[in-house]
Amino acid sequence: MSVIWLVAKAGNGGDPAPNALRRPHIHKGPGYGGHGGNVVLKACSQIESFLDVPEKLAAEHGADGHDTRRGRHGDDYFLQVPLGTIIRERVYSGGSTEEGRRIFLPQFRYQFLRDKDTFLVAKGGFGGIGPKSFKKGDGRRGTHGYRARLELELRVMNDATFIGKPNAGKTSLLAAMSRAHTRIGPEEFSTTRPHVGVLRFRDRLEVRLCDLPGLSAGAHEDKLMGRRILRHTYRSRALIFVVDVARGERSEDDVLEEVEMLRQEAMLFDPLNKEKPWMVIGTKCDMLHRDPLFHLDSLFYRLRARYDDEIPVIGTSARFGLGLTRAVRTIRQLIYPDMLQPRYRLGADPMLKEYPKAGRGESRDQTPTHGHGTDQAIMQRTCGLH
Ligand SMILES: Nc1nc2c(ncn2[C@@H]2O[C@H](COP(=O)(O)OP(=O)(O)OP(=O)(O)O)[C@@H](O)[C@H]2O)c(=O)[nH]1
Ligand SMILES: [Mg+2]
Repeated sequence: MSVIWLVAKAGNGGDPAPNALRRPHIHKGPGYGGHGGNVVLKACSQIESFLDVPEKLAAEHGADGHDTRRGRHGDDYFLQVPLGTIIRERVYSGGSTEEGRRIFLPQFRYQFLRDKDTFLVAKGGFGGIGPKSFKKGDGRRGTHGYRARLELELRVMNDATFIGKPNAGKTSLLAAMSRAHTRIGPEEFSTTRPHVGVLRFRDRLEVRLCDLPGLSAGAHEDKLMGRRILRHTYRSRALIFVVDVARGERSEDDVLEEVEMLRQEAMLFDPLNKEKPWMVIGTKCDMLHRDPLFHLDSLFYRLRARYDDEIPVIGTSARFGLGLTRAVRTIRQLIYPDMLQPRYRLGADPMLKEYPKAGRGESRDQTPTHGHGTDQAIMQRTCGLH
């Protein structure tokens, strides 16, 4: 459900009291109608889907005026939507179908790229003004609030997307790498909508990984909802193709062909995907009786022969946590190629414990190294130089 249609109706302005009179010291005017509430959409990073969005959003109407009191303004209606939402308004095109139904065409309005961003989709009506404020003596009734037919499309904010056939182990991989946890099952299509997991590095860099439902051949023609899945690659900066190298029930299919098919589908859907850096992650490497390492090796060498620049191929096992650190580092390298890698501090050297502690009478020069040795001392110890 990445595209939804809904109607946003702002509140109408309230009517004025019949004898409301403007005076210089009463700025807002006595007995005027209150303004109608607006309908406002707001981006929220903690929401991930349109599941809770109602079909109709209606803000409160402004209340009518009373003798000397202005009518109450209607409350605004705030709807929180996920980050990455695109707002389009469906505008009447002037034509109609053969059956007589009017044709509405979507027009772009706004897209949410930052957290807590807001956008006013329907403005509330103005409150009415009493007749005595006008020379002619005619009043102004409250105006109607705007009614907008909206189309919301979600293109999830992410840095890299997992693309793979159903049951390739994408969700397990994401769950093993990050805290995202959703349904993992032996049956195909256990994932039905995109989920995002965040990798947080020591240097406060964040990489958002998106797990998608499985893709199959013909996805760019919307086979098995392929286009609705691939649209989430729009904002990703790198593509990660996930293949099951243990080849469960597809032992006769070639791994390289599977990777090529997935990449082809992504490129046919959106030519921009051709420019994005990509890598391959082989999953289920723990099932050694199915020769996963052979498939992984052949994939690596054949990809290297086919593409000049080296495509990273990494074997992992989500079940046993193998190869995950390497996969995470490669993903980071793929997205931020020019950034420095975080350097891990040298831990205490186990050899240090074996050195005798310096006695009281001994001079300091005789102790080989102190608790946290200098770089040179560590080099000397680790390289055996004394
Ligand atoms: N042995 C082994 N099995 C795994 C591994 N990773 C995933 N599986 C199994 O593979 C099956 C599918 O895993 P999922 O993570 O749901 O696969 P998926 O690609 O998300 O599948 P869909 O969402 O249906 O497209 C599950 O039964 C997992 O237990 C692994 O590293 N080793
Ligand atoms: Mg899944």
